[in-house]
Amino acid sequence: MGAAQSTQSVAGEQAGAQASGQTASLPSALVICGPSGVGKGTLIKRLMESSDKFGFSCSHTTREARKGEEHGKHYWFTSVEKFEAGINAGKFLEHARVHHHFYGTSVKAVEDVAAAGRSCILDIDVQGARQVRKSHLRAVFVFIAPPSMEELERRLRGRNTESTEQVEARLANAKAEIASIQESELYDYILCNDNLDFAFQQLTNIAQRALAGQTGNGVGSTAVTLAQDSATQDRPATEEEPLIKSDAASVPEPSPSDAPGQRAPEVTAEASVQDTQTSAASAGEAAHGRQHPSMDRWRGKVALVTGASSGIGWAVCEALAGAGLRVVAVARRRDRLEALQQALVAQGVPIADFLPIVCDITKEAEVVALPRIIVKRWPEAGIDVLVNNAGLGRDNAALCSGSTASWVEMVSTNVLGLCMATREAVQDMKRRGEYGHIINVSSMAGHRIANAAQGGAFYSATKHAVKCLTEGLRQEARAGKLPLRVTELSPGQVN
Ligand SMILES: Nc1nc2c(ncn2[C@@H]2O[C@H](COP(=O)(O)OP(=O)(O)O)[C@@H](O)[C@H]2O)c(=O)[nH]1
Ligand SMILES: Nc1ncnc2c1ncn2[C@@H]1O[C@H](COP(=O)(O)OP(=O)(O)O)[C@@H](O)[C@H]1O
Repeated sequence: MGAAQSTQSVAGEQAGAQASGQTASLPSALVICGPSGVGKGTLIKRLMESSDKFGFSCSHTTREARKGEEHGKHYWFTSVEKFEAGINAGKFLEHARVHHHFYGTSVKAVEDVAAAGRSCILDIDVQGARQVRKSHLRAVFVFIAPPSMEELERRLRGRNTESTEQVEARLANAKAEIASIQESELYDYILCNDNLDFAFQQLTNIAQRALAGQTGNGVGSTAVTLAQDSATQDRPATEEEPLIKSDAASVPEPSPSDAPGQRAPEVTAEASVQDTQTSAASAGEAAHGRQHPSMDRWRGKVALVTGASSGIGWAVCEALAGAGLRVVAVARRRDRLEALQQALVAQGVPIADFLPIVCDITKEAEVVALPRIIVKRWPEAGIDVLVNNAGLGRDNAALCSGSTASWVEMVSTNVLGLCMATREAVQDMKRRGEYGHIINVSSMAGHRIANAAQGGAFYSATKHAVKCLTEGLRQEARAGKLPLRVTELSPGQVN
């Protein structure tokens, strides 16, 4: 097995080199992955029918042909012995055992498509995708995700091509396959095949990009889950740790409730919402299982939430995802984002509708990268809703004796981070010609000076700034005739 595997990887490299030698001047190949029954074949068929620029890489398999499948068109059906001989002869670019059978892409299959001047489409499993990623074949990798496991099962059973045991095996494998979207740098895009027409439109756009020679939307390979752009990848590992000082280490992600010494009984009933409408309030209701009908028009829209790893930010993510929005959760701590993802999936949120991004909103390059990462996941989309929630309070901030570092940290996060995120979101909306909603999470401390005697004035000042910035944004938008909705939320203390 070990020998076979090393042969396989060497063969893969060689095959990739050969293939890339021939395809160097050709558009990128398109690698389509996803669990059995998700609709890969259906989407690929439509893509091939819509354009003659693609050619299907006909794989070898040791499984039985299904009714209607043609040898040499859908698969090269072969025996285990012949397949193993092919592996040993280095004939495969990649191969894997899937659902108890061998599947593999031969070098020749890829060469044949290239020789016809076409861009190659590979319908392969996750193991194969990993191998191709390591090969020299230039490719765009797309994972097709199901809207839910229930729907996947419905499609698999509805297709009526497998026995009950085969369906069970495919469903069991599906979980691990879906988990592979966590792998950094494996996929360039994740599509949710919920509505077939919409998924096809998205795939077509991606395919056009691939034909134009772009991989991964032109920004290189990034992880799709816990995505990072090059700017964040360059950051030293230590900076991925929370910047919260040890005195606040038990406090999770910065949030409005982090205000120093803010122990006054500011209950949420005190919270004020300054807005012409109450979308965010409705979202809050959804978090408690009461989905408000007025949220329907936001379904499918993209909401970016900063400070998403705890408290209000976490709850807002749950609420918005529960209401059918696609949620981009931004925070510094990877483990908390992973926990949020798990919580959302457990609540039935399609994994493809959630994009966690490790990002420090005080770092301009990371904030500027956010729209690029989002469009990579959802090519048609952009930021429709921005919830500027990240904010922190620091002890040691008294005006007579406090530390400059505390003040800088508060201004950087509560004010500058909010401004940079707002600017990038508005520019992204402008680019698409579609304006949405900016929601700034301020605090009751933005309406009065909270706990000044305990050094709370500076924090209050930053929240007063948020109030001022919210109104300023509203006036700027009105002057520029931008149909942008601007909201300020002022929660009291939350736990
Ligand atoms: N690694 C690899 N996987 C393949 C290849 N051809 C097909 N597969 C994958 O094998 C799995 C089973 O394919 P198939 O038997 O056609 O069943 P279906 O996906 O349920 O229609 C799917 O995940 C395919 O993407 C190949 O050449 N290499
Ligand atoms: N968006 C969709 N909504 C409903 N059914 C779908 C959708 N996409 C595909 N299907 C159906 O699901 C079944 C599985 O699709 P198929 O293309 O065979 O999946 P795969 O190639 O990924 O195994 C087929 O019966 C197909 O018609």
